[in-house]
Amino acid sequence: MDWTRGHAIGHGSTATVSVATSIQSGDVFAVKSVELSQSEFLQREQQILSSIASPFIVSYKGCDITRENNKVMYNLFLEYMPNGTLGNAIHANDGGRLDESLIGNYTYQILRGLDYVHLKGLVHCDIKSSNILVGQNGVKIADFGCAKRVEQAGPIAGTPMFMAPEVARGEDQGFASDIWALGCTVIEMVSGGTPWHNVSDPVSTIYRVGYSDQLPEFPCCLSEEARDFLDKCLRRDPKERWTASQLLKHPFLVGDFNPHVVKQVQESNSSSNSPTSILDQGLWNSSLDESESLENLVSIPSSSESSASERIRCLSLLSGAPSWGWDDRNWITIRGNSSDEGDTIMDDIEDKDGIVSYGLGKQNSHIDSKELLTSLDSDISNRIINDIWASCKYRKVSFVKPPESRLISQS
Ligand SMILES: Nc1ncnc2c1ncn2[C@@H]1O[C@H](COP(=O)(O)OP(=O)(O)OP(=O)(O)O)[C@@H](O)[C@H]1O
Repeated sequence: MDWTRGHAIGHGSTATVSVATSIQSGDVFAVKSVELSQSEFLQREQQILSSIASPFIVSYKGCDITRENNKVMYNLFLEYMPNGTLGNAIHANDGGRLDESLIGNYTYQILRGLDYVHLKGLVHCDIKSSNILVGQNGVKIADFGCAKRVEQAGPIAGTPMFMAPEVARGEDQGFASDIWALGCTVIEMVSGGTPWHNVSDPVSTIYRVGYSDQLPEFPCCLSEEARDFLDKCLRRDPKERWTASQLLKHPFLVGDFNPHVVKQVQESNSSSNSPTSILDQGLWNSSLDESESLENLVSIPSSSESSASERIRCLSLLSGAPSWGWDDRNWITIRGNSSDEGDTIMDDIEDKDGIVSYGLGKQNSHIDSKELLTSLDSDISNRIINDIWASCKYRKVSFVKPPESRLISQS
């Protein structure tokens, strides 16, 4: 197919998404592109998307390779979703909360997509509001860059805030993990906030999700039905969680045509800052982060083909801003001198000799690899690094040694 690339409409950690137009038909679609040499994730997404088709999943329209500005690009063609992400819709809404019947309707549509994907033997692995796109008739699941076959072993993937406990512990990532993430997404829609409070960074999130006995806080303003729905999604034991097909019968969901809900979807979309047409170029462009441009991505070897130290060295080369969504003032001690910093989150290792403090940072962070590698003797720190590595899809984090004044206590 001959096509022309329009303006960029979104940046992810792995690719840039632009509007595109078919020269023959004039049809508008979205194109997700990355340099061919860094297209492993996108090609994996292409393989998965090309094998599925559902009205509740952003549809696949083909792929090709182009040469643009002396770069060889891999392009994945997708159905164009004009109204931005569900995350945009939540935050554009007054107070960040959506009406419960609208949430019931969106949740129904996401579940229909998840039920379909699970029946195909696939796990999405990264359900969250920013991976749900809003169209004229509701929402669809997007971004299958982390998806895998359920039986496929491999590193954990996804976003720490939305990870199920078994995923955070690196044990398993199956259908039930998507259901947990769906519960977290419902909390996002209800509260306008994140599922876990008082966690300032990915490491403490992974630790709390995986190794505490806590659940995300259920927002207070929920109906009994919504509370019960969340209870069925957010069980720490994955075997106790309801499946997508069980949940589809839950009374919280609004699945049938409902004029009240349709009106709200339209109002929500029109009040959202998300573009409502491809002509809203200025709006999209203003949200783009130059530091996340393709040029700033560094190709990093996978865990199977490199040592931890090599992968960390590559992480240290990252110059793009990792998109954790946390303020970079929120440093965390993942290991520390037990004497003066209070309890660190890693009680098990804080007494070990020769351990220095590290934090996680954004933008132009660097790693003092010698110090970090000294600390790699510990199985636990290795495990954390591997977990972070995997959860970051290899690109979103770098380690730094924070200035003393920026260390925070986790007690
Ligand atoms: N089909 C589409 N139609 C319209 N906009 C889209 C489409 N696909 C993606 N986008 C926009 O591009 C952004 C990035 O897309 P996507 O999440 O698929 O990229 P990614 O690199 O896989 O991101 P992530 O960092 O979540 O891994 C989305 O948040 C959304 O704003």
